[in-house]
Amino acid sequence: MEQAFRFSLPDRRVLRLARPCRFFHPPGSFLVTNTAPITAEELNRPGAADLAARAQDVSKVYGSGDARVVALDHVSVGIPRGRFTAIMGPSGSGKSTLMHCMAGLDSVSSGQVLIGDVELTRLDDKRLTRLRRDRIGFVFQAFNLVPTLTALENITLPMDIAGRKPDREWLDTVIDTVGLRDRLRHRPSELSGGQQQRVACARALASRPEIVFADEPTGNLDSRSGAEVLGFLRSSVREMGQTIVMVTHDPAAAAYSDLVLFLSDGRVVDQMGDPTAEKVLERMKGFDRPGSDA
Ligand SMILES: Nc1ncnc2c1ncn2[C@@H]1O[C@H](COP(=O)(O)OP(=O)(O)OP(=O)(O)O)[C@@H](O)[C@H]1O
Repeated sequence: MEQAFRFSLPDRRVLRLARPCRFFHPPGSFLVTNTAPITAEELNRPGAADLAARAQDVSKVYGSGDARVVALDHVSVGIPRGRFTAIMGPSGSGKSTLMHCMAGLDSVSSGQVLIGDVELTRLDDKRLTRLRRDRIGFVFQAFNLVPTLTALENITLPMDIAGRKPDREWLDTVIDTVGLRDRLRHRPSELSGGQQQRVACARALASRPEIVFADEPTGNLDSRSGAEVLGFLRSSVREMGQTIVMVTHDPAAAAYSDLVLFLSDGRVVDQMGDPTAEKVLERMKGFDRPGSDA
């Protein structure tokens, strides 16, 4: 087992991790969509190729008998490529479950999940791990940086572990976009929370993943640092064409997105393009009243 958590870095140092790398096997949240909840038929049409990820008629049921919980109830949703999508909804509405299923971190009870054209629900564990490593980026509420490595080493770690050389030009673009050029030799303890999260964002983007799942990325940050990180995520979408899905409880954070997907009781109940914090807050108030989902 121990062998699995030891990695040789390019300079021959050996990194030992107490646990598996969480940025490959993360718990988190998000996803998203076009303008209205997408039907399984629409998801299958030829033009659906501009979707970075899709859930088709996905249900997820936990437990059985009296303990049975339907966390996702026949969800069909597409995540448009090159857009910033936020997922919101009341506690227990299924946001994390949807993200875990979309990112291949949890199995579905029925239905299909695709990243690009690859159906995750058909892959064995080994292929699924490789797909997550090579095609998906993750950002978590806890930054999950390796404390003994510098900012730059943290950013390139997933590629070092995968034995891939970073694309120098792209790496420079990412580093400049997150504004970390003069902090690359610092260790995480020498960086502010906002800077650490920007390192984590750069790590997620450095390998040019098809999609980034961000799980409450500003949950541990003060509002100013949170705004920096959200501004960076948004510019990575606008300027670099990245696809990002973010789960958040914060209407101000959702306002940075292009599109908000609302979940309630395991179903997609609404969506909002060009969101503002006020409009999102107003929509969320509707969920406080029983029976006011739709
Ligand atoms: N492992 C599990 N076993 C049993 N029930 C679960 C499990 N995980 C989630 N659930 C249930 O599934 C439903 C959806 O949970 P989920 O965590 O996806 O909601 P959420 O919208 O992310 O909530 P929050 O905003 O509080 O994080 C809830 O009723 C939850 O209790």
